[in-house]
Amino acid sequence: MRIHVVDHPLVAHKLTTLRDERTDSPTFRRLADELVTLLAYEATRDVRTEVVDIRTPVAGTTGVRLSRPRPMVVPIIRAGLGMLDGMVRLLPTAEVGFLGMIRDETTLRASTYANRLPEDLSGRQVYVLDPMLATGGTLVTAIRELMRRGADDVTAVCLLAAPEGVEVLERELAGAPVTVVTAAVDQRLNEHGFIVPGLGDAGDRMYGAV
Ligand SMILES: O=P(O)(O)OC[C@H]1O[C@H](OP(=O)(O)OP(=O)(O)O)[C@H](O)[C@@H]1O
Ligand SMILES: O=c1cc[nH]c(=O)[nH]1
Ligand SMILES: [Mg+2]
Repeated sequence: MRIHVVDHPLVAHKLTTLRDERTDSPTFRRLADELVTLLAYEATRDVRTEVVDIRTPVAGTTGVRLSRPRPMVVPIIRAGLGMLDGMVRLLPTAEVGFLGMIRDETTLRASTYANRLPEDLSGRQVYVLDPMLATGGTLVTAIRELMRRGADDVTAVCLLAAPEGVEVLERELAGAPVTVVTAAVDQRLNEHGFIVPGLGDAGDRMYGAV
């Protein structure tokens, strides 16, 4: 597994406001959207392309376009939904599949309550969207499911990661073609499995505590 921490002043600026407890939901959603577009730029660096011949009004030339099959984007509901628009802005032709997952607040174990993915993901590049990589349980489960269906290249785009979660992914997905792109790796997890300093509960901050 590879991890790429995006080091850019605009990313750091937006992340700081996102973390701030005074940031309200509409602003949080807007910033998450903007941040994802910046992360997506890095996350799609290895998106598969093919060479094409075209004509400009002046001359013939060669260029590139995204190759088939189209990339797949998979937001992890709820909080990952807040990253979807920002991602497909850069990849407008991507297909979108959905996974609904929730982490038990006591055991911190992740479970899946919704799954709307193509049965066959053979040969597909997949971009998983989940703002928080905390214990890593959610992403390990999600990525295993994508690979079980044949995905051969998975990039997880996360706003924040904890070192503990990165370690779990490295161990559980050792040798797998997986990349994590994130704005920061924070200090640690607290006793409730929250990232410190983090930004709190991403889903609650986007959509309210339900
Ligand atoms: O790395 P982990 O320890 O598995 O935790 C990360 C998960 O926790 C949060 O989801 P949550 O269960 O709060 O659901 P929500 O998005 O509906 O709020 C977050 O959005 C991630 O999906
Ligand atoms: O800090 C955390 C950890 C898991 N999920 C969140 O939304 N925030
Ligand atoms: Mg939540």
